[in-house]
Amino acid sequence: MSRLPVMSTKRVLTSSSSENSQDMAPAQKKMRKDQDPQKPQTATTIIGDKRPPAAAARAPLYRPVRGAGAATVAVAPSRGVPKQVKASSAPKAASVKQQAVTKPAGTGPTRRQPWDLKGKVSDMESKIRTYQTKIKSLSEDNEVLKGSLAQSKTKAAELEREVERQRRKISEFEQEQQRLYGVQNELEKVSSEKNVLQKELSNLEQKYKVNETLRESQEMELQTLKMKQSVQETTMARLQATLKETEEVVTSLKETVAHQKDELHAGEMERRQLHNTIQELKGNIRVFCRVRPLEDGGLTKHIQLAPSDNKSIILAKTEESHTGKTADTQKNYHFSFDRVFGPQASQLEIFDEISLLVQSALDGYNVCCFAYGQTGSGKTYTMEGEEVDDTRGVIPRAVQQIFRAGAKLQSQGWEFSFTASFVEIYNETLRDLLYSGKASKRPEHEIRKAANNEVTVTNLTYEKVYTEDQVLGLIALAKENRSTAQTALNDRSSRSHSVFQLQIEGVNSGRDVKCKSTLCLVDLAGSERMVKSQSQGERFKEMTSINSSLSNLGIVITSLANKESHVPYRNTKLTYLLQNCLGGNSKTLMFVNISPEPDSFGETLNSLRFASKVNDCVIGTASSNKK
Ligand SMILES: Nc1ncnc2c1ncn2[C@@H]1O[C@H](COP(=O)(O)OP(=O)(O)OP(=O)(O)O)[C@@H](O)[C@H]1O
Repeated sequence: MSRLPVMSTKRVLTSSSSENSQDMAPAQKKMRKDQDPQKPQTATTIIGDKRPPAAAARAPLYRPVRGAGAATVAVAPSRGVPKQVKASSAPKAASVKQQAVTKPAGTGPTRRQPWDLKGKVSDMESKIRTYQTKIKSLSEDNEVLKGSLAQSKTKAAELEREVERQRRKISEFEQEQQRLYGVQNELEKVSSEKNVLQKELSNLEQKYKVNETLRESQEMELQTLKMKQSVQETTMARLQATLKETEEVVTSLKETVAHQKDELHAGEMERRQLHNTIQELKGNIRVFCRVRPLEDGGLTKHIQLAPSDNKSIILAKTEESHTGKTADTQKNYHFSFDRVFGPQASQLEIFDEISLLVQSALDGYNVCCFAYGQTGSGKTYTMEGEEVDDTRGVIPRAVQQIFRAGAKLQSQGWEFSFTASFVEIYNETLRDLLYSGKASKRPEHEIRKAANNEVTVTNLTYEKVYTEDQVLGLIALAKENRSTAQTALNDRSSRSHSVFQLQIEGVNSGRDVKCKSTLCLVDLAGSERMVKSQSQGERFKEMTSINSSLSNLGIVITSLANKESHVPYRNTKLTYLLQNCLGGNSKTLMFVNISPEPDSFGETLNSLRFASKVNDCVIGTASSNKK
């Protein structure tokens, strides 16, 4: 028996080590069983990490990872080695096992006696050996762990590369995903566009259907139109043939028209000649007698008109027997004129007779028409008439005829221009009846005769007129001017002559023909003779003037009729003014107006005698003022 005491404490230590070793062994085993030491849990954790790649990327690469049931493994180099040694449980377990084998089972730690130095040394040596074994075992473990660490590092590097690769892949996937998002958006857009297009397509299809229907109907229409066109082409061909024929006809008609125009012109000239011949045959001075009706429209016994003829008038006067023993004697004065108009004759009938002379004026002959007779015998009524259509007198009717005939002759190439003047002669003084200025500035007038024998009046209004209405306006103005003077001097119009003149100029430029003439329409002053003893002052002067001009008118007409070398035109203003209208180159018509009242018998007789004298005159052949 050894005196060396057995140290119980060692046993405890060993036992605890053994226990630890025993405790550790199943854990170690479990770890080996559960875990492949070649595949550290960290790699699995990283690969299997469900965190998003970005979070995983942010995690520290060398973070300590706790394996299932294993000791903590620190891969950080600064803290690694001592902890690894402590953590490595496998070699430690092995050495504890060995120790347990060297000691008898069921024996506790032996305590050495203080004197048992040998035993203590032996224990110490045993301890040293145990430690050496432990160190060796730990070194081996360390080596294993180093290898494992190197493997782990390699694995970690691989894993990092893998992670990097996976990240790149993820980034690529993300890019792809983004691209796919874009594609998806694009797809959605395309899809909505597709919907729109589909709707449009559907609309277009409907439209197409409608158009198709329309096209079909139009095709039918086209067919109809083609048929019509064909018919029309046939008609056209026919019409063209007709047109050609018509053109030929038109050409020949144009020639005919030109020929007929020539003939028409020749006819017009011939008509003028014949017309003039008729007028000459009727006499270049003609006298018409017009009897004014009584107020009741009838006629007195002393004026007798032959019912069968309209050219003679008998003025009958019953003379009482001076002795009373014999029966009363009736003295008849017979007069005959170119026409005698009774009291019932209308203004139209009167004008019909002188319209031929008015036509002569348009043909280029000077025409003078004047009314002679005592005051109140109807001179103004005959020349001017009243404003109602039926009662219009010679002047407005002549103006109307001139303008209408002038317009008609335009078709034969004639262009006419007209100039109007209206003058009053009172007491041998001329007064412009178309004057419209201030009365105080009324100019004086003189009659002038130009080298070409044209008679003009100085300062007189010569108004260019273009329409009938314009002339009627001037006549109205003249009437107004006369009535103003009338108010100033009672009954003045009866004691003045009024002369309306219309100068006519015609040009047929195509045929180089011109004509110029004057139409004079004169309302003479009252022809009644006054008893000399009753005439005094102004009235006497007036009477003398009137008598002078009227008797001079007779003298001029007689001189012309007798073809005297000297015709005393200049004796009075009236004859001087009417010179060209009375001369050889003119046609003259005198109305002798008579009053039917018995007390006008004397004046009527005088008027008829004067007119009869004029009627006996034959003024030389008139020639048209052609150029
Ligand atoms: N043929 C006729 N038919 C109806 N009435 C007429 C006719 N002639 C004249 N008279 C009327 O007789 C009156 C006098 O006529 P008018 O004034 O024309 O005479 P006159 O000769 O011109 O007179 P004066 O010399 O004073 O101007 C007027 O009222 C007019 O209307």
